[in-house]
Amino acid sequence: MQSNTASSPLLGCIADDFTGATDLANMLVREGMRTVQTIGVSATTPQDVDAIVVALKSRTVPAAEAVADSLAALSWLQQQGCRQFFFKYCSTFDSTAKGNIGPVIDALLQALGSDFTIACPVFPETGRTLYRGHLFIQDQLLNESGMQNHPLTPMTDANLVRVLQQQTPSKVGLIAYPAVAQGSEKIHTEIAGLRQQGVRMAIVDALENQDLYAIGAACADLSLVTGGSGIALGLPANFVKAGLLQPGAKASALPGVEGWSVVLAGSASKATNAQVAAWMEKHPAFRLDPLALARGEPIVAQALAFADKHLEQQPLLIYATTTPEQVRQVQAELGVERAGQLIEQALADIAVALQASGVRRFVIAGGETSGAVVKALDVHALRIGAQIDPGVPATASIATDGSPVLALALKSGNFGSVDFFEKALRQLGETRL
Ligand SMILES: Nc1ncnc2c1ncn2[C@@H]1O[C@H](COP(=O)(O)OP(=O)(O)O)[C@@H](O)[C@H]1O
Ligand SMILES: O=C(O)[C@@H](O)C(=O)COP(=O)(O)O
Repeated sequence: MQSNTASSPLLGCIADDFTGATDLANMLVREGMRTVQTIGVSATTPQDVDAIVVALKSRTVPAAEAVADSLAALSWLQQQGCRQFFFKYCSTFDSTAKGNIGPVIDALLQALGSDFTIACPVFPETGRTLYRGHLFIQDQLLNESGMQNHPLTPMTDANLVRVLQQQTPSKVGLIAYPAVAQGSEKIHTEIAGLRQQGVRMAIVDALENQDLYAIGAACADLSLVTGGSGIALGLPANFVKAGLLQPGAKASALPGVEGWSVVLAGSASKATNAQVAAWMEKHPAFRLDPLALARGEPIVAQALAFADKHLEQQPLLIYATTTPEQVRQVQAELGVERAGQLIEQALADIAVALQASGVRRFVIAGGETSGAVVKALDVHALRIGAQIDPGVPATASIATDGSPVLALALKSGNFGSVDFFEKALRQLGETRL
């Protein structure tokens, strides 16, 4: 196994949701950094790692809470000896009206005594590109991509300079594509210029992975880098160049698990809707009705009875996924927060009961959903394995106090091919598909 030449981890990362954290960890593993993801700040010190990703559930909480959680994570990562820090948010820049991207960046900069960072959500492999400050999802502007209908963080403006500026009193700038295309030296010069103008955070355009490598190289001396997972591609090379990391490592192998398999879907994204539909053509599935949950009907018990009937024969899906129109109807009746929480809690309760029944492979769709389920399963840390689809690696829980190892795939709502659920279960070791 490859090792870094420093005795402590090099890169300390804070991710604002759980699937985002595994997405970032996937990139770091691909670029040769042994990576462990902890669920919140860990009580134990991860061993044999080059990068640590602390997964928070801070994307949609009140801004003050997101700031406090992020600062606690930073302080713990500093104690672990990390030398550079990374704040990971969504490649679709998911935020609420009050943040939390701007307030968290401000707080991290202040805690690190730093005056500048970049903000770059670009992830070309999943179609997220940024031009003149405008975020595109494939061929569409962010606000026409379906993200305007997100249940918790509707994104109605594709101009990220404007979106970020609304979240912070700090001056927001832009490093536009013509400069980025000239490579890392030019980007470095732009950063110096913006710093002189008092800009504290700059949105950075990028269209391809090679732009991300150039931006990464230009950020070698920043204490804090922020963005989607794509921008992390360029950071490991800086440690190699500094003689702190040996190049050419392979993703670590994950332990095998024995047990049943389920898919839990709490995302209402376009991609998850298509994946749920594809799964239902061939395999059993149980739909959670949020209104019935709200009426106090025994939906969780019904889902478990359904699971009980199928688990021994084949994997099954339990889902709340539905169309934007139906999500809006449910939210109008229950309120956005209550609807989300009811479903997240139901899926978390179901996961705990299924684990007790012998389920060891979980594919979970949705960032908030993954956060709720993984916390309920009492998973504290994940070792990151090979990529299943862009943005989603296979992972295995790092077992403490004799608890069983779980094989997990935490899928961002937007990610994955149409047959992702089957593909992920196979990669986690399920042979009955
Ligand atoms: N049918 C539904 N009605 C209302 N809210 C829903 C429904 N299905 C899912 N949700 C909620 O929508 C949110 C989706 O967020 P998340 O899990 O992060 O998915 P994504 O990764 O697509 O953003 C969750 O809080 C979930 O509980
Ligand atoms: O950067 C991304 O797109 C993902 O890693 C991510 O954070 C997605 O969030 P969810 O769609 O809420 O899972």
